[in-house]
Amino acid sequence: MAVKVNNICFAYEREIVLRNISFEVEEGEFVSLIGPNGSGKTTLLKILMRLLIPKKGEVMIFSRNINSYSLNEFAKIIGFVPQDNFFPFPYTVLEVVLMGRTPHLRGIGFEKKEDLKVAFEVMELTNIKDLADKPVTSLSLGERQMVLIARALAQQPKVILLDEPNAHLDISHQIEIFSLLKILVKERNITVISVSHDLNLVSLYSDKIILLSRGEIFAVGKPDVVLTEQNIKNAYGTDVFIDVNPITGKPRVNLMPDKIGQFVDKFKNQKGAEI
Ligand SMILES: Nc1ncnc2c1ncn2[C@@H]1O[C@H](COP(=O)(O)OP(=O)(O)OP(=O)(O)O)[C@@H](O)[C@H]1O
Repeated sequence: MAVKVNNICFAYEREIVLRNISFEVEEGEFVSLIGPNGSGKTTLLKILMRLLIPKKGEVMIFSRNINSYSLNEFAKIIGFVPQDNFFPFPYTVLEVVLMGRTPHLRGIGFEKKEDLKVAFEVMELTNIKDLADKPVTSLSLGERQMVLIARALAQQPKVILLDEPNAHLDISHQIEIFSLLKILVKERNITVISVSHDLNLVSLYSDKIILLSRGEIFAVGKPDVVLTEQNIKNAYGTDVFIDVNPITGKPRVNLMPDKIGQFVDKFKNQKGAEI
């Protein structure tokens, strides 16, 4: 088992943000965390990253409590791609990617040939090799996102946590990055836990989906178990129409603005009505 979350509860102040959260993630699984704004997804990732301490419960990574790892051990196991890709200093792309090698550096901490090799390999994988000498502050939001993903990959972690990795990416880069993550899962047995609002992307790539609603797990399972019209209606308060993508065989979530929803309801109720 790569990750085991046992009965986590968390509150920033008085209001409880996460309540009795328990789930398991197998090694080499691609898991997506979904849920409405404010449902607690980022908070949960931050707890897994040890950036926040739960009021109750525990997190086990590879059968060890996360608090039992030294900082260096932990950084070799877990990579994090945060939601915010603001860079305060104009480091070059290569410098930022090399920061991911920090837990692997020995002695006085200068990079070795091996570190540069890994940095160039992950820049190649994320298609940012041509940007290596550019300052990160001069990049587009999508390019910065790729740099953060490359930095996390440079850590060579066993588990990667990503907070909305597709937020600033165009559709081609979204597919590119999710496909890359899927390849890492399959070929290198890396475990991915990714927060995303794009339900169709999540449907295509996830082995398992965890749906959070108001700080609790509302549903968990394979895409066709979690992505149902009823679950989405109950968790998000929104009507969707879900069918099966004829090419991939995965659930396809179709948004339905109110008027279309009313129209479909009317149509369903008036069989034979002329349109
Ligand atoms: N630093 C903080 N201090 C106090 N409350 C916070 C803090 N960060 C988040 N919250 C609150 O905790 C709740 C969960 O927030 P969180 O960011 O985990 O949700 P989320 O599901 O990731 O949302 P989104 O989809 O909008 O990114 C929200 O009500 C939010 O206002």
